[in-house]
Amino acid sequence: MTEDLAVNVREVWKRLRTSWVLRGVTLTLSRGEGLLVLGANGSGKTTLLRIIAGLVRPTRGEVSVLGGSPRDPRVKRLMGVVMHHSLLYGELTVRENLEYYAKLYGVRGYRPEEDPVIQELGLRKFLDRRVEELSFGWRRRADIARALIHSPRLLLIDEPFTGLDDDAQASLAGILERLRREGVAVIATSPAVNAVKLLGGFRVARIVNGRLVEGMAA
Ligand SMILES: Nc1ncnc2c1ncn2[C@@H]1O[C@H](COP(=O)(O)OP(=O)(O)OP(=O)(O)O)[C@@H](O)[C@H]1O
Repeated sequence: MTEDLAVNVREVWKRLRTSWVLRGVTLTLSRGEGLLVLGANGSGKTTLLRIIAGLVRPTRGEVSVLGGSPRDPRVKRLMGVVMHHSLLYGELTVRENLEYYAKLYGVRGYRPEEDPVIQELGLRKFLDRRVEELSFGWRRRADIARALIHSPRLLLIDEPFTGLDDDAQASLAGILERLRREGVAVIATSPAVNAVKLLGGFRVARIVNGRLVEGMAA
């Protein structure tokens, strides 16, 4: 497999119970590239992200991330993953959560006040609030900051814009574009086509009948 590819998915098929959710998905992504995966509810976007994140095994086919297996802990260390479920601890404050994850990832001297993502998402005013007290959109923002704490080289983010207000959508889109320009590979999903406008610098693909079709015409 090619080492300089951030993501290399080859002929991946996935059966869940009795149905085939993915049918021969092939996809490559280089460092510094962004891909927006569109698809109707239930089309398989989350399943594809889980497979790339190494959280689910493909039934058939191969996946390589940054030259290795996505299930290898050394590769996992290089990924940032934001799925539907929050990985934050509700009874801890945002600051306590971020400091905990920074320590877990071996990030030294992490200070939330100096984290540009905290600034850009407007999270500073919520740093000392318990996560369980935050609204969905603010908890989601905190989860995104959590996923970026260790400067991942690949970011996988499931439905980043769902449930966020217009300002948060715009600042998140700015962060994703900035990360991409800095060399991070980013895969985001969306059930709504308006995400294309937010992520102008991203390639666009769509899952249709289990197949990944590149381009807006899909
Ligand atoms: N663990 C599972 N067992 C059986 N079927 C599953 C499982 N997880 C997902 N599915 C089915 O696989 C299909 C794809 O689900 P997936 O969550 O990947 O879609 P999605 O495109 O992310 O949907 P949404 O936009 O609603 O989040 C759906 O039909 C779903 O019901």
